[in-house]
Amino acid sequence: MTRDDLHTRTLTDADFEQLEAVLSGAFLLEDPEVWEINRRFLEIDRVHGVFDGTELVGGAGALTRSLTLPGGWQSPVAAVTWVGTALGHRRRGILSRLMTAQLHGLHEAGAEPIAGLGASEAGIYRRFGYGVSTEWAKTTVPGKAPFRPEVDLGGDRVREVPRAEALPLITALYDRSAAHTGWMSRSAAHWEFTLVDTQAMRTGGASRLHFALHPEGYAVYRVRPGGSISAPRYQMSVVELGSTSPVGHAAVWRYLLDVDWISEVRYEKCATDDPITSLLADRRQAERSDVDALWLRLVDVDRALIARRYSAPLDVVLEIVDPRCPWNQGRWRLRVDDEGAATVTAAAERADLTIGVADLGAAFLGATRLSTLAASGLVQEHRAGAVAAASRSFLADPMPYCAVDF
Ligand SMILES: CC(=O)SCCNC(=O)CCNC(=O)[C@H](O)C(C)(C)COP(=O)(O)OP(=O)(O)OC[C@H]1O[C@@H](n2cnc3c(N)ncnc32)[C@H](O)[C@@H]1OP(=O)(O)O
Repeated sequence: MTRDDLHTRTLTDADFEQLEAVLSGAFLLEDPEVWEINRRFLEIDRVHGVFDGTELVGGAGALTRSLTLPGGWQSPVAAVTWVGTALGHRRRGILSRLMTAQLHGLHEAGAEPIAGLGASEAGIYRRFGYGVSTEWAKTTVPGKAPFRPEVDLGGDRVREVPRAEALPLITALYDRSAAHTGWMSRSAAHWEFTLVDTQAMRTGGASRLHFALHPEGYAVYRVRPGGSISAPRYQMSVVELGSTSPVGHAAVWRYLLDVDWISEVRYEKCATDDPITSLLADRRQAERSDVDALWLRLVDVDRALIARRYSAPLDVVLEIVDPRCPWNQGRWRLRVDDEGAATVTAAAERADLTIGVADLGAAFLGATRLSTLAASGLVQEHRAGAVAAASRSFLADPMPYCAVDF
């Protein structure tokens, strides 16, 4: 077959088996239980597929989600998921076709003004206009690590709860954080996807998922055996830890750290400003390394930039570089009033700043500073003071955080 046999369309239920075969191969993941969940998790009519003749050779899904933006407003976001190209069809432009179809489709339909994803590899998505808008601090803390003596753990107990009982409590606690910038909505199937617990995941004696509940917090975790009978050294991996109060947060961490036999607690999706470091008596006991979490793409810059609130008044002309989405390319005047509300109009004036759309996506939630991007040469300033003013205005507090993977 030649390249000319390739064509792209959205899928239907009839394509599901082919999609499962392509993506199981692409993700090197042969687990039918996961695909049972994916039937509910994926919105099949929002999955684009590339066909080589009649053979599906690549797919990319979009989920209908809401994302909390600075100011507490929620925006629809297309949560891009399960992107893969069949083994044997790699580096022939399949992913490029999928990304183009998705972005153009969103724009033409006037659908979500922003798209988001979690990247399997950090080198892939910048070329498609995605930038890193939130990070996780992969954190490891030794078991039994003491807190500062004055840390308030409240009077409520943390208890282990069976999965079925825990799920509605966890989802309710999670939804109570919906005002936090970076919070993303999840469907029931999305919770199943996040808390997937198939037999294949319990290899090497790994436990089932445990659910630890506090009235103001929760943790989902798994333990893996290690050490010996006389010196057990189990490892705990936290899938998710959420809370609605500082006391709940501290109580849940304390509970996890105090489980006997645990040599260390690891939490990959830890917020970069998680209080654990300052709860510990010795902050160096928390080992952390930052990793990219939510990558954001402004599909329509004019609709996206007015959807959030800003931290300071601003009047700036942005030259936006976006060759993949030409409707964004060019100069836009962004004006922010005293209340932090924005207007965006196409501009004829000289630009104050030049910025690529991926870097605008990185700065959009207010976690990545425009001044930092400028220092790395990713934003060019044409009027003195424009970077500082825009950087201040884009900042968000508290630190944006997205716990969701997809
Ligand atoms: C949101 C998510 O689902 S993230 C998960 C992404 N999927 C996976 O990691 C599953 C395994 N990998 C795959 O299925 C494929 O290798 C994919 C999807 C990453 C790439 O698909 P391909 O069809 O081979 O990509 P395609 O040929 O369209 O390449 C487009 C561009 O991306 C680049 N690229 C592709 N894969 C990678 C990579 N892993 N790292 C860096 N660059 C990459 C190509 O070099 C090309 O660059 P160019 O525009 O400068 O020419």
